[in-house]
Amino acid sequence: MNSDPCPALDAVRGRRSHSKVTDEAPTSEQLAELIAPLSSIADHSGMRPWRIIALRGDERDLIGHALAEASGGEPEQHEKFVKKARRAPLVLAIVACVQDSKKVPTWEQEAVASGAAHLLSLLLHEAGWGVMWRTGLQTRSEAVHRAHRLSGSEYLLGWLYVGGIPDRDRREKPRKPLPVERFLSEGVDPA
Ligand SMILES: Cc1cc2nc3c(=O)[nH]c(=O)nc-3n(C[C@H](O)[C@H](O)[C@H](O)COP(=O)(O)O)c2cc1C
Repeated sequence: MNSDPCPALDAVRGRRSHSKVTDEAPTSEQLAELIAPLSSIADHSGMRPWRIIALRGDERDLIGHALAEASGGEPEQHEKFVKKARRAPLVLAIVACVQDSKKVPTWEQEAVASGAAHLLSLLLHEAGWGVMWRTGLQTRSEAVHRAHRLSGSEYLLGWLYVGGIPDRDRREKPRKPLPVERFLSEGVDPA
């Protein structure tokens, strides 16, 4: 292992979610620039089993209405969920597009789609945007599925809420160190 500076390591160490963001958002061109390098993620058989739906402005309301419908459909629910879906100026729906394959089961394809979402949120953070991955119990409901016009073999992994980082949140937030021994073992424990 070389000891040169490692920008990827710094990026991962510095990543954090931002639950509150400003109204600024990456343009479609800026977003496309960050999505293009996702061609490098590990992907069994190169299936690219994912896609991203960018929702801005009033388009975000489809999320709120669908979540409200899935939760019972009371009128006040709609207002509450629409407000929640408007917490960021850009909302990226992450879709796993599962293809028929004898070699690559569904869980592997969802793992690839999840990798795309994690890497994209890291790249967005590195580009100076605030990101928060959100889901909810109704994420895979029929109403939410329909609202996003997903096919029968597509599944939502949630939404990346993206916007500007408020000045007060720009400071670094130190994390508790990871007790690596809990997450890494050399070999398997004897039975
Ligand atoms: C698949 C997935 C779904 C998530 N859903 C939610 C959510 O609905 N609400 C929430 O507060 N955090 C959710 N989180 C966690 C946040 O995105 C975030 O990771 C957490 O607040 C910790 O902040 P950090 O990323 O800076 O460590 C989710 C994370 C993942 C990976």
